[in-house]
Amino acid sequence: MSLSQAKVLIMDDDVDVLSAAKLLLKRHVKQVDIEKNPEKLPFLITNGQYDLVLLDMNFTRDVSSGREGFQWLDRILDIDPKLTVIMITAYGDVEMAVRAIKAGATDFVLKPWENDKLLDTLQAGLASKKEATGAEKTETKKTTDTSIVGSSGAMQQVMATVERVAPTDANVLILGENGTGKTQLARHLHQLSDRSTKPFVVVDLGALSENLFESELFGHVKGAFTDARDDRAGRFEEAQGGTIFLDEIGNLPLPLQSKLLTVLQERRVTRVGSNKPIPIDVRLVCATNHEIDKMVADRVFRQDLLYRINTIELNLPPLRDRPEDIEPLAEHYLKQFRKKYNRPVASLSAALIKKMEQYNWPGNIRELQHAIERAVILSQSKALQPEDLFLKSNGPEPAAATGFDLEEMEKDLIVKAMKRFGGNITDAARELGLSRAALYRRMEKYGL
Ligand SMILES: Nc1ncnc2c1ncn2[C@@H]1O[C@H](COP(=O)(O)OP(=O)(O)OP(=O)(O)O)[C@@H](O)[C@H]1O
Repeated sequence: MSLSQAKVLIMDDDVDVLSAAKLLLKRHVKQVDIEKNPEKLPFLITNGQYDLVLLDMNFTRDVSSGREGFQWLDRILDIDPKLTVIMITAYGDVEMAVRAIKAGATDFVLKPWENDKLLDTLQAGLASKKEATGAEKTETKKTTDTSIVGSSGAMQQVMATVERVAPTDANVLILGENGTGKTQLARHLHQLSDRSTKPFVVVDLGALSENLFESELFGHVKGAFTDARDDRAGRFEEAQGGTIFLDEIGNLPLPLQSKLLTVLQERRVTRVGSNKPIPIDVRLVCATNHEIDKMVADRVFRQDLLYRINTIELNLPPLRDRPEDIEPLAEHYLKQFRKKYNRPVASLSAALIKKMEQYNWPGNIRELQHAIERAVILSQSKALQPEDLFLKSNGPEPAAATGFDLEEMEKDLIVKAMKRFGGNITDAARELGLSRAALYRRMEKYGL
C-alpha cells in the first residue's frame, strides 16, 4: 500500500508531538487522526479503519520503562495482528526499540524525528507488513533449522564423527561451553539418524527443580503425589522410537543418576508410583558445559553413568578458538534476520568482520546471533558497520571496576540520563533528583 492511500492514527500523550506529526502527515496520507488517551486505542482500531498506528512508547505515567507502550502494542496486535505499528521512542532508547520490534512492531522512529526519515519509515513499514503477512502462510509448516554452519578444521572433525555415528544407536555426549551449539548439534545428529521421522525430545535438566526430575523423566501415575491428578507419560516414553536429549546432564542429582543408569541398562522405565516397567527404545544424547571428568573425580557424578553416556564424545570448541566460523555464522544470521524483520541491510562491512574476529565471544554462537539480530534491527546502512554491533567489552573486567567507585558511578548515571533524555538538562536533572544547577556543576566536574 502506498503512503498516500493510508489511514494513520497517531497516539502520543504529548500534544506538541501530535500536532507536529499531524501537520506533516496530512499532506502525505489519506487520513490522519490523533489521540492522546491510549485507553481509547481498542475502540479506535477495532473496526479496522486504520492501516498504520504511530505509537509512543513512553506515556507520562511510565516515562522511563516503556512498559505501557509495550502493553498497548500487545493489545493492538491482539486485536489486529496485521496492523502496521511504528513505535516512537526517545533518543537513547534503542534497547526498547529492539524489544518492540521483536514483540511485533514493524519499525520505530526516534524523537525528535527528521520529516523525510519519518515518511520513509512509514512507507517502508506499510510495504513490509504486506509482504510479511503473505509470507506467514508459507512459514507455518517450516520445521526447525538443524543446519550446522561453520567449516573450521575443528568443526570439520566434529561433523565427520557426527556423520559416522548418526546412523548407529551409540550414546553421544556433547561437551562445550554455553551457546556453542550443543542442542543444535544434537538435533542435527537426530536428523541424520534412522530415527529422524520419530520424536526428538529435549529435556533441560538445568531448568528442572529437583523434585520434578523423576516424574518429568519417567512419568507418574494418578495419586503418586499430591499434584498427580492423572497418569502422565514421562519424557523417555514421549521419545519412544526417537532420540532423547538430556541437556545439562551435570545437574542430575546423585540419586537420580543411579535411577537413570538402571533405565539405560534395562531399557525400561517405571512411572513414579507404579511398579509396572515399560520397555523403551530411545537413543540417548547428553550434553554438559561442566568439566564432567572433574565431577567424577570429585564424586558428584557417577563414573559408571559417564561410561554409559559417553560411548562417543564430541567436543564443541568455543567460538574464539575457531574464528574462521565467525563470518559464515554472521552471514547466516544476517540473512535470517534481514528476512524476519524485513530490513534493507545487505552485507557485513570488512571492518565489522574484523571487529567480530577480534572479539572473544564469551556467550559463543548465541551471543553472536543476538548481536547480529540487534544490529540488523538498528542499522541504518546497507552494510553493517562496527558501531552497529554492541559487544560486551573484551576480556575480564579491570580490577578497579570490581570495587565501587562512587564518582565513576555518578558520572555513569549522568551520562545515561543525558542520553535517555536526548541531552535535555531539565528532564535529566528531574530523573536524577537534582536541580539543573547541580547537574551543570557535576557535568563540569566530570568534563561532560
Ligand atoms: N553451527 C551452528 N550453525 C548455526 N546456528 C547454530 C550453530 N550452533 C548453534 N547455533 C544456534 O546458536 C544458538 C545457541 O545454540 P545451542 O542452543 O545449540 O547452544 P548450547 O550449547 O546448547 O547452549 P546451552 O549450553 O546454553 O544449552 C541456537 O539458536 C542455535 O540454533
